[in-house]
Formats: sequence, structure tokens, C-alpha cells
Amino acid sequence: MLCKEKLNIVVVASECAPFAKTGGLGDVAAALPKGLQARGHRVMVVMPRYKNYDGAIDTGVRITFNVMGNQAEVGYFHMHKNGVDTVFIDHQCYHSVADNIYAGDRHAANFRNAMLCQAAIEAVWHVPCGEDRTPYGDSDLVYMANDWHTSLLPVYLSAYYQDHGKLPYARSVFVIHNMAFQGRGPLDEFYSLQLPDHYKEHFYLDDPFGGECMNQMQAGLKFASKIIAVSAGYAWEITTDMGGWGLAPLLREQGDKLTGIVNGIDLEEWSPEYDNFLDGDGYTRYAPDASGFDGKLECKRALQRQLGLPERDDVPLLGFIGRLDHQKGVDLITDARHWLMGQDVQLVMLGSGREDLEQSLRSMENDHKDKCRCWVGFSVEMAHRITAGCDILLMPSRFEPCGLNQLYAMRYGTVPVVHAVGGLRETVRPYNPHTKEGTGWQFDEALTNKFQEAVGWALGTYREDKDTFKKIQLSGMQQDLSWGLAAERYEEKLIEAKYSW
Ligand SMILES: Nc1ncnc2c1ncn2[C@@H]1O[C@H](COP(=O)(O)OP(=O)(O)O[C@H]2O[C@H](CO)[C@@H](O)[C@H](O)[C@H]2O)[C@@H](O)[C@H]1O
Repeated sequence: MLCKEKLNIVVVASECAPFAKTGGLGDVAAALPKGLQARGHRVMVVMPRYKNYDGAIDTGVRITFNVMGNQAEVGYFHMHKNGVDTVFIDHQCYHSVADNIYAGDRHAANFRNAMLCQAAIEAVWHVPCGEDRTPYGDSDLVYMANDWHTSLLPVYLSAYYQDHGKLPYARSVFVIHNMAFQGRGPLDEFYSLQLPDHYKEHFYLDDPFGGECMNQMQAGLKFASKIIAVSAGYAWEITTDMGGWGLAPLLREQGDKLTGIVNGIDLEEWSPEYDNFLDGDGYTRYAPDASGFDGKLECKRALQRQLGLPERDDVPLLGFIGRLDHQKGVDLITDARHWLMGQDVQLVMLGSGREDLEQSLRSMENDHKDKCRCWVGFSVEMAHRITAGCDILLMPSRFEPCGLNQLYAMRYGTVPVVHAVGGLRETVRPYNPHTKEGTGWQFDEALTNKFQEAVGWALGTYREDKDTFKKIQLSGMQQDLSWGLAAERYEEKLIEAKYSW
């Protein structure tokens, strides 16, 4: 359904799939704009041009900004696809991190982020967009900043424009995908951001986690008209001292601005009937309903074959996909290795990140070559194939703002076992043996024994009660996990932002 009130929405993010992606932010920056566009809004995504992207045209527009005290000329590239405009900010500082987009020291990261925010604000004036090649202009305008990298957007909007009578009606919304990264730095770093002195107090934080610092996310949250966390559970968790990483008092104070909206999934990218990565190598597309079970079994066999595991239909195939860091609780899996590998199971893990965790994955595979494969690296193709081929997905995250892999898994009939935290608690309905309802299993503390217990329930059901396991798979597959509803809730908040002071 179309919204009666049309907005010009500018989504600003450091990554956006398929151009640049290191995790869930890239997926959301690609999918949410499509959902908002489908409701009738004009939507632009602004991201760095890390490299040459096929189909992105040089608009010829060049603007010089004062970025952290340096005169820097940026170019604007543009692509219009599926109704959404993507604007790529072109500058050497992005090309230099093409292979690792978050590489470099704090100064380099601040420079890239400051440039992205400044260039994004002015994109509405300068960049010809849409099929008719007209700029968005500055009415009915709402910017969406995503995570700490774009924290400066609400601040620059205020300091460089609104304090000087420009863009008086534009508003900004801050979307929190992950509070753990906030752009903290030494207090003096504030001066490099080229802001008037009286803005300093908004950056100052006496952080219980690390002492006095300047905190970019804090300033961004203060200047945004609305704050959206990526699930209701996470919106609550970040107001607690445990979950707020030093910003809980601010978020409690700004409670009336804060909401949680759980992410959806882009069904054109992540649904087994449309999935291009399931074409070839013995994989096959399948319908997300009971008629798809044969296709899913084909994918399981293909995955076993591709990874050199014994090709067995009856063995439960467990999967894990994610960044290897403290958040994702991957050490709970490696700590449970003796118990897990003592079972008649197969385990496939895909991830990259912390060196020590990469090593422990490699050593687990070495010790259990007949049962375990660990793919250390980043492969979108393998992520899709593991999601399709596995029976059970493990997500023992210590904290999880929303989580997308459990949503993808459910759509593919892969049953998630999750730590009941943040968005995982909200999106996976725990199986209830009395009503025989549910879409997965949860455990309530990030402890190895609790994790093992939950995996044990899933394995027991898989082996001994196949009908129930299938019912759980079907309940997951048939949910409406699309962006439709979430986009409508975002729209409400963006409209509220437009009318806020
Ligand atoms: N090695 C690898 N190879 C290929 N693909 C890989 C990969 N490792 C991860 N991925 C992919 O990256 C995405 C991860 O998304 P998540 O939402 O699970 O986590 P992330 O912590 O990055 O996102 C943050 O933002 C999102 C979006 O709001 C929140 O859901 C989440 O809770 C929050 O932590 C998935 O598409 C997954 O397939």
C-alpha cells in the first residue's frame, strides 16, 4: 500500500550490498530502501565508491568540501535500479580501502566518515537522480544515519546548515545496528572534526567502560530527531547499563525518541525459490513450503559433496555463519567441540575475524576431519549454500541487535538454535513440546552447558520425531519475514521525525 505522505529519504551507510558488505548493515542498507520505495517514497542510498561498480555512471558533479580542515573534492556517481537511487561518493580515500573497507587508523576512518556525511547531506541539491534525472531538493527530507560511521551526519546537519538557516526542515534519524562500536576517541580528537567549540559538550563522555573520551555516536544520537534500534528487545537492552556500552543513561533520557523495529529480509536475495547461488554444483532452488523438502535435501547432499563430508541424508547437518568475534559467541561452539563432535553430527562453519578464533576453527576441523568443515573467509555464495543445505543453524551470540542469519535460516527451512537475546529472542519462537508449536530452540544464558542442552533438544527432535521437526521447519518457512511490515513502521517514525522540532 502506498503512503499518502511522500518523503525524500536519504539512507547513508558505509556499506551496502551487493557493492560492499561485511555484515548485516550491508544487507539492511540494500533492502530497507526497496521497502520504503515500494511505499511510494523517493529513496536514495549514499555510500562510498570503494571501487568501480558496474552500472554506476559518473554524473560529472564535483563538489569541494572542507573535510577535517582539508579542502577535498569529491565526485558523485549514480545508479538507478529497482526504483532506488544509489549515489556513490568518489574520493581516493575510499579506493585505498577497497579490499578492507574499515582498514586504517582512527584519523583515516574519521576522514572517510566525515566526508561521507558532508557529501551525503548535499547530494540532494547536486545529484540528478531517478529516470528523469532531477535532484531530490530539500523539502520533505529525512536523512537516515546508520551506525557510528555516520554519527556526524546529524551533527553536521545542525552545525553547518541549520545553524546558518539552511535545510531548516530537514530531519535526521539514527538507526542503531550495533552499539558496541561508537567512534570513541581521545577528547582532543573533537577539534579535528571542525565543529564550533560549543558542540564539544555533546561529544564528551565520562565513559564507565574507558574513562573520559569523545564519543561520536553520543553526539549523533543527541542531534537525531528519532533513534531506531533494529529490534524492540535491543531498544530495551541498550537502555540498561549492561547493554548500553556507556550510552545507556543518554538513551534512558532520550527514551521518547527511541523505538525498536525488527529487520525484515529481502526475499529477492534470501529465499530458496529465487536464490541464484543454488543454481549449479548439484544445488537446486526449492519452494519455502512442504513441496520444497526434496529440493532442500538435494542442497544438503550438494553441500556435503562440495565440502568433502560423507554424503549422508540421516545425519543432522549443523551450520554457523558470522563474524568471528566476541559478539557472535563462536567460542561457545568451539568450547562444546568434544561434546558436539562426540555426537553423530556434521558441522559446517563459515566466518572470518579474530585471528585466535580463526585458528580455533581450523584446529577443530583438523581434529575432526570426518565431521567438521570450517571455511575461514568471506563468501556470500557459501553463506547461501550453508543456509540452504543445513538442517540446524547455531547462533549462540552473546548479544544480537537483530540478527539476520536466523531469519534467513527459517525461510530456508533450517531450524535455528539461538541464545535468547536481543532480536534472536524476538524472532525465534521457542518450540513448546506441549503445543508442538515453535520455529526453533532458545537457551537463556551464554554458557556452554546451556548451549549444549538446547542443541541436544534440536538433535533429539531431528532424530526421533521427524514429523515434529518438519513442522518446525514449515512454521519457520511460512512466516512473513519480508520488509513490508518493517518498512511501514520505519515510515511512521520518519514521518514523526519530519514533524518534530
Ligand atoms: N564469513 C562470511 N561470509 C559470507 N557472509 C557472511 C560472513 N559472515 C557474515 N556474513 C553475512 O553477513 C550478514 C550478517 O548479518 P547479521 O545480522 O547476522 O550480523 P552483523 O553482526 O553483521 O550485523 C549487525 O547489523 C544487523 C543489521 O541490522 C543486525 O541484524 C545484527 O544483529 C547486527 O549485529 C549475513 O548476511 C551473513 O550471511
